[in-house]
Amino acid sequence: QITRTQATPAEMVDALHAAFGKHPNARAVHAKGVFLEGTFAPAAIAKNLSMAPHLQYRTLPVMVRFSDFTGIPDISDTTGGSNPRGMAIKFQLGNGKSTDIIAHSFNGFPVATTDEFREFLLNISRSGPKAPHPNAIEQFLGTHPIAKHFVTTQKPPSVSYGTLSYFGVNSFKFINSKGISCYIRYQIIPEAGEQFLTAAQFKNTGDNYLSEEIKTRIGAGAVKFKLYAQVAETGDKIENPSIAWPNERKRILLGTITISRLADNSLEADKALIYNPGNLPKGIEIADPMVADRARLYPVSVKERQQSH
Ligand code: HEM
Repeated sequence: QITRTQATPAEMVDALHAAFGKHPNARAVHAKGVFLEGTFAPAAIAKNLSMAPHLQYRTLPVMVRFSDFTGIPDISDTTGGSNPRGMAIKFQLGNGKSTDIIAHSFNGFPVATTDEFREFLLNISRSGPKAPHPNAIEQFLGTHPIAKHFVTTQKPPSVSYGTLSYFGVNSFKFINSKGISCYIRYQIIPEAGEQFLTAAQFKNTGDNYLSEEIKTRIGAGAVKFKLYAQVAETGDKIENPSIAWPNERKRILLGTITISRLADNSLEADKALIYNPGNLPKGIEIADPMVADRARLYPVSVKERQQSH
């Protein structure tokens, strides 16, 4: 897939390091996380939209990783900067094949393109505590209202990783067995509903409250999410993840994610766990150039963290 992006994959990963530091064994972003296992049961209607194998009849195993924003592996879950939270899902298709969905807890992205995201990150890196105001990122936000909206309207701290909605943000093309296609964006909605901490509850939370809470929650019973495809209508921006599609757009249920067990959260298992938004089966195609870029640059971070000691 051809994009007009100027930055190379290595430059994008370096921009993340410039903003968040380079930390051994860690993902360049969404470094702090916890992974769990479960299943995905497709809804009957899902196969009408796409011929992708996980959207047909069978229930499949999934690997889910919840995470905090930034590349800082020990960031406190209570810090505003740890938003948006991430949710990555790997559907095990059998025969060693898989497909991934990578989402976060904000319906949108601060900028429209990969190059602008690099600019955003480099401006963060130039805005240390000693920089005079307005510093580089404050100036950037002053001229980029969508990025400002992203930074200033994140959700309050949630009760759990399991009580947040997550959004795929970038667009994909779904193609069914008759060759009929549509453009979609993923929405992942918790069955428990979105739940946020009260001020009093928030005071009693610790730096790792989200990973601790999900371990306890899973011990008491499965955590479920509904996976939806929001379907674009004519005029909706396919190639611009900074503009959310209207809420009135049709949402088609793709299936239910049931998370039932904590996985082996060892360093080895973490190094081996790789998500990539370009890991797609027949029936789903990249529709947004940012995904083509992400598909090329995630492996740079993977290689770095797999080779670090
Ligand atoms: C140009 C834009 C983007 C860049 C440069 C970028 C970069 C990265 C990199 C380098 C990683 C680490 C990969 C690894 O080491 O395994 C990562 C992980 C992640 N990204 Fe992005 N990303 C972008 C857009 C997005 C978007 C739009 C979302 C949300 C919809 C997102 C959500 C995540 C999440 C949740 C993870 C953690 C995956 C995991 O748990 O392993 N990213 N990203």
